[in-house]
Amino acid sequence: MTVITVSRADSGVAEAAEHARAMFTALGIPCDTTSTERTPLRFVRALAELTSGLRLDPTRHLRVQFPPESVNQGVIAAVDVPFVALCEHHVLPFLGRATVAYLPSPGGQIVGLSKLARVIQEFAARPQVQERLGEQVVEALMGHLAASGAACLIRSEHACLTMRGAEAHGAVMVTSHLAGDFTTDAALRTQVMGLAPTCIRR
Ligand SMILES: Nc1nc2c(ncn2[C@@H]2O[C@H](COP(=O)(O)OP(=O)(O)OP(=O)(O)O)[C@@H](O)[C@H]2O)c(=O)[nH]1
Ligand SMILES: [Zn+2]
Repeated sequence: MTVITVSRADSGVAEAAEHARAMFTALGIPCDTTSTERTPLRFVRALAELTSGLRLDPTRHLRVQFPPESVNQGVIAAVDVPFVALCEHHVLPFLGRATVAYLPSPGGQIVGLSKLARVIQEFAARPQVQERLGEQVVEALMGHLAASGAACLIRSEHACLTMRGAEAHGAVMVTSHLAGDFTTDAALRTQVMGLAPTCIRR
């Protein structure tokens, strides 16, 4: 019998690891060798890490706001932000890059650039679908910054599409979510779409 030593704080993880051990065993995946005896524990710890956003409110990063240098501040964007998410259908990873952009309202506030990256990375740290991820980021920017416009353009590779099933190696999913002035003003829309992750623009 394998004895796993964990702290009390880890007791939920230890219980999950025993279920994971049963699952691996039922599938004939070895977890009883020197190399693999801790694999069920590693597996559930990895899952807990990749879903840590379930226990966080990503919009808290948008609380500290300050006025822009110019009253006519244009589009602000973080381009090529890397993120890792878990597909909620297969619990397999999808990894990609995103553009997170907003247009401050006249007289409105802005946030530090890193917060745009933190918001998408934390929404991604949950079981997700790409469409919802983009929508949640845009809603957060519109709601918490009272922005005139917000956009989230995502390009990612879904392991469930590329490694198994359709085995569409190298295929990527591209989504765009726009709100506010980015949907009503053609010039702004063109501008923000031109800020798509560089891997989309090539
Ligand atoms: N729209 C969307 N679909 C996704 C995303 N991630 C995974 N999927 C798709 O979710 C679908 C789940 O389909 P099901 O038919 O229930 O699952 P499945 O039998 O494993 O499907 P296959 O992948 O075709 O083998 C698949 O087509 C996946 O490619 C996502 O972020 N957005
Ligand atoms: Zn999937």
